[in-house]
Amino acid sequence: MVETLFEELKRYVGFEPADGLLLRELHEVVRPRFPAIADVFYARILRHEGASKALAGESQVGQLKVSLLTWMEQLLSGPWDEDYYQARCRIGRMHVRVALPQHYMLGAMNVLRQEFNLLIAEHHAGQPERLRAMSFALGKILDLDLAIMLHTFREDLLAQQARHERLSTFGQLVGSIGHELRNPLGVIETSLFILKGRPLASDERAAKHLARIGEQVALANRIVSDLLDMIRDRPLKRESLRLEAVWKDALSSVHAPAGVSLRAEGLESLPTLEGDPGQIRQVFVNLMENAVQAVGDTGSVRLSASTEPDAVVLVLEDSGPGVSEAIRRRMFEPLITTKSGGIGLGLPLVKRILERHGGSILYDPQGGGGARFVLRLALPPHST
Ligand code: HEM
Repeated sequence: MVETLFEELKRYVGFEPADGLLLRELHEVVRPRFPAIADVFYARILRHEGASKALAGESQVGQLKVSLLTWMEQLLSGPWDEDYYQARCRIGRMHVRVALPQHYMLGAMNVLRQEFNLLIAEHHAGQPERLRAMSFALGKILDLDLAIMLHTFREDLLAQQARHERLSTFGQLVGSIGHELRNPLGVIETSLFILKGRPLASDERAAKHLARIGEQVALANRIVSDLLDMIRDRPLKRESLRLEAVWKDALSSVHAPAGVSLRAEGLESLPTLEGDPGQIRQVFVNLMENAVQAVGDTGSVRLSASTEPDAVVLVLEDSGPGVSEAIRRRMFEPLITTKSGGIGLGLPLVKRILERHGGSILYDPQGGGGARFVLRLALPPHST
């Protein structure tokens, strides 16, 4: 049978069944001290300015301590099988997802090593052989856990690299294909305009098909523009920006079914911002088009606006199915799409435009089911 990665790692650190027995024995001894160890563990992280940044605040620590208790429980009681390995991989990926710098892992693991070793020494004082055997078994399982963490990190890094390579080739291709497509699309548009003025257009079916060609050419033009915008940043105009006017303008080019309501609240009382109205309009159009498509024939899309001391906050919510967990992590990356008619450039472009305005966007569902985006745009200094 083929050796799994976990078996290979166990062989590498020399983890034997005897080590498992020693760990289970250690488990009995140190179990009552797990909460105290978890306290030391998170106190160390919180004391360090870099490591503590990975936490969402002290409020998260309570929950994490509970997770660490379970982690310690499994660490010392096993079984150290494939399920153990998979569970550890999930924790590793979770750390990767919160962009935890991996160099903090070694220090964190060492805190655990030290705390456990202190307890081993306390319990086996006068039994040097036993003390050493237990400490070695502990060292092996902690090394295994570290190896798994580093492995998940490397996996993620390789996947990112592959994505970047894909994107750089993509960028070069897009530049030339985009330009080449502009001309034929322009010719089709002109010919269509001429055909629409001919008697042919009075034939109902022909007129329907002409309209359909027009829609599809417009769609193709949009895709080409998005592609070209993605690879070269259009210069940013800095003008005074009234979001209410930009929203209304954007609304005029979004086609929603009659059963879908598009509403905005609070835009009228926002202060004037600075930015590029054309590009912010595109932000609204892209987001609204996604929302309208997600909602289907009936539902709602709602934008609500508020002001914070240094920024305007816009929340766009829809009554669609929301974005799946699997897509959320990468939804702002190019070429990630769930739509049959899209190529996954709408959201990356939105993000890029907002960031170039010193703003941001995040996906922040609040259990309501539908999609929910939170956008921030900085207020110019004089408007506060
Ligand atoms: C090597 C030692 C570490 C162990 C054994 C460990 C263990 C864990 C466990 C068991 C979870 C919960 C997974 C779940 O909910 O299923 C977790 C999540 C987390 N850990 Fe660690 N951790 C370690 C190091 C660190 C360090 C050094 C930091 C920060 C500097 C950190 C920050 C976090 C955060 C922020 C989460 C929550 C992720 C989320 O829920 O989105 N961890 N960790």
